[in-house]
Amino acid sequence: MEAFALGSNLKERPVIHVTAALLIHNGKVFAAKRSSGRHLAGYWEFPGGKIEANETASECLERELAEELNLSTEIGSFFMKTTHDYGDKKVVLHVYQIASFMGELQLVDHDEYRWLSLTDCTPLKWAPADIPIVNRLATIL
Ligand SMILES: Nc1nc2c([nH]c(=O)n2[C@H]2C[C@H](O)[C@@H](COP(=O)(O)OP(=O)(O)OP(=O)(O)O)O2)c(=O)[nH]1
Repeated sequence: MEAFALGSNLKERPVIHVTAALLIHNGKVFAAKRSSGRHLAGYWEFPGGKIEANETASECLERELAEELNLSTEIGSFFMKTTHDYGDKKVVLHVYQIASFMGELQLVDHDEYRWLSLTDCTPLKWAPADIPIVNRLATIL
């Protein structure tokens, strides 16, 4: 009976590996608001997306920034990794700085975007996995 109760709590939850980009321009970092109908709708995040099979994190970011923002990018250095358990899934965020970017920015997937100074970041409703990233932005902004 005890064993059954323990076993029934061991739910299989997917672990999703996701990339996120720190695009910085004039001392401000780019963030976007997730659109309605998606997981974490209305929360602010750094652009990126799920790493597909046979894709490196850098390849994923390059692809996602082209798809989501219409930007050509050169991926820079690794910044940090954060993990958050959303209950139904666990997200591992691989965060990179963007060395350079070009193109005319277009929002494809998000409701809104902003270029944020450190103080602009504080009041926003961030995706929970992003909070450790925001807390470490002072090292690069
Ligand atoms: N892209 C991105 N996703 C994040 C961040 N923080 C965070 O918790 N997530 C979560 C939200 C989603 O559950 C998951 C990424 O999903 P996504 O919907 O952006 O990825 P995707 O574009 O590849 O997915 P899809 O909608 O095409 O299926 O990671 C973040 O800063 N950036």
